[in-house]
Amino acid sequence: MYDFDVLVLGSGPSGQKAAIAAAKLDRRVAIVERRNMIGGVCINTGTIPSKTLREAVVYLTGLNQREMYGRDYRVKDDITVGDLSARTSHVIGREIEVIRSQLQRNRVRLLTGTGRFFDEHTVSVNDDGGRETKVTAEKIILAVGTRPARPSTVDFDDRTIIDSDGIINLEHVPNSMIVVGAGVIGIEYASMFAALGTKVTVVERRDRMLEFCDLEIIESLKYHLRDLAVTFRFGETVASVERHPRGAIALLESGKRIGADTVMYSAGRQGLGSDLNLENAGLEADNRGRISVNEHYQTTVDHIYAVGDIIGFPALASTSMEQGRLAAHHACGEPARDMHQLQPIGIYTIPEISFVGRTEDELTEARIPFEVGIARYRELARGQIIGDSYGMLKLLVSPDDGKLLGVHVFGTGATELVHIGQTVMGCDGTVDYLVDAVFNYPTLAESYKVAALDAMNKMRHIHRIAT
Ligand SMILES: Cc1cc2nc3c(=O)[nH]c(=O)nc-3n(C[C@H](O)[C@H](O)[C@H](O)COP(=O)(O)OP(=O)(O)OC[C@H]3O[C@@H](n4cnc5c(N)ncnc54)[C@H](O)[C@@H]3O)c2cc1C
Ligand SMILES: NC(=O)c1ccc[n+]([C@@H]2O[C@H](COP(=O)([O-])OP(=O)(O)OC[C@H]3O[C@@H](n4cnc5c(N)ncnc54)[C@H](O)[C@@H]3O)[C@@H](O)[C@H]2O)c1
Repeated sequence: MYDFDVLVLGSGPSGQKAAIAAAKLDRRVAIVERRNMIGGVCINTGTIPSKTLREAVVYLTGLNQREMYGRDYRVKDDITVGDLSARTSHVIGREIEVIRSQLQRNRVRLLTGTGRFFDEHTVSVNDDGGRETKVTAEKIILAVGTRPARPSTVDFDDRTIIDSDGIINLEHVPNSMIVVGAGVIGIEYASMFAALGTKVTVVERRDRMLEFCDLEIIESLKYHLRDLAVTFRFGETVASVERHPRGAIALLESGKRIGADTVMYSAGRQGLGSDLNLENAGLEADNRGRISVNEHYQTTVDHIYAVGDIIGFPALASTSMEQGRLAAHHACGEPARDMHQLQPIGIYTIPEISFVGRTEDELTEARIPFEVGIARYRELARGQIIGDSYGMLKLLVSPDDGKLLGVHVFGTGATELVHIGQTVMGCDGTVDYLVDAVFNYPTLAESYKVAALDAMNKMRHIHRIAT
């Protein structure tokens, strides 16, 4: 008899949902988590702090109100780290309470410490005080996530040279900052600091950023960031970063040296699989600390599952939660459907970006014809009311059957609005539904109807010419 039916390592989004799903199926469940990390990277250092910080930045800088009240409008003149962190700590604290209470009321035992394999059914849990407890389980779900990658050529000190974990501990808003890596983390923070008035330089190895997004939208984002004094250096690789008494210097492979008060290194993350003594369970991680799984999230050892960032792409809180639930159902022999293919992406830059489905480039490459329907916020009454003149929604529509192939949104509310398109696509709806639907007025959701009519008009025009 094992101590638990299901043992989960890690209490981030994937671990939480795995544990609760198994508990709902009446299994005896425990989660192992390190002290002060309940909720994982998501709650403590990643998604939630960064999104709360963004909200505070947008509010305090008055950025979204400047169209109405002028370029100098600010809610507060001297925005301090204290102003920003107060809100972040409050939200983190409340979220941790919510998670604790959910685990408790579902009778999930919380074992505090670091878990590592002793054998394939036994995990030893080491608490901070050096005590070790062995726990056995029939099924084990690994949900241990990632940490920021820290190359030895970068002289991190968590003050001048930081990674995304360190950003919430900054002592003051820097005058200048170098962001290494224009991935989602780099660009989200670059836009927040630029909005705060920091002079930001982004260095990215590739020739463009966020290449999985719509090109036109990324061009608009770059325009906005440049307007906030962001400098981009694409096609440049940071070879090393040196710390100096008055700041830091990034040395690029091209020989250039760039100086700034602070360097934020956001060039990828490392999985924590390598820290689990996997060999004791007959498992191994790849060189980025990740673990491979099959379509049911099983590792090569059938009763051991892995979910969330530790299994790699897409490495989002949104998808991780669903992977956790599905893995738990499989482990408990409960029938489950596969995860839906349509997964939205939300990028919380300022302004924000969101999309679902395919991009114009992907469709063109796959030789799938499409028509584009566009709605611009400045032509919507709600856009005028809120002072968003740059936002847009773009529908990619199949001229063959009117199905939506992709929805791309830029501007206020993008990450929420995208779900209307996702629902229409998920239910196999066509552009006709959006043309005929009545939306509340004045709303940003109305952009769906405007874009649908635009696509429809273009398709009709081609049809007229052709007949
Ligand atoms: C700055 C930033 C912003 C982000 N923004 C977004 C966003 O807006 N939207 C989005 O969807 N995603 C976002 N993400 C990604 C999201 O945070 C992750 O995809 C998500 O947290 C992954 O969840 P997880 O369950 O795999 O593990 P994590 O959240 O990484 O948690 C893993 C947990 O496992 C614990 N652990 C590790 N090893 C052990 C061990 N040996 N024993 C016990 N416990 C262990 C860790 O302490 C940690 O608490 C962001 C990430 C970052 C860094
Ligand atoms: N809104 C969201 O959904 C959200 C927000 C933040 C993070 N995340 C997730 O967190 C994960 C990690 O994000 P990330 O941005 O750290 O990683 P990433 O791997 O996506 O981006 C890292 C970038 O750094 C560049 N790079 C690497 N080494 C470099 C060097 N030496 N010099 C210059 N450029 C270099 C890479 O080319 C890449 O573009 C991702 O999976 C992301 O999806 C999601």
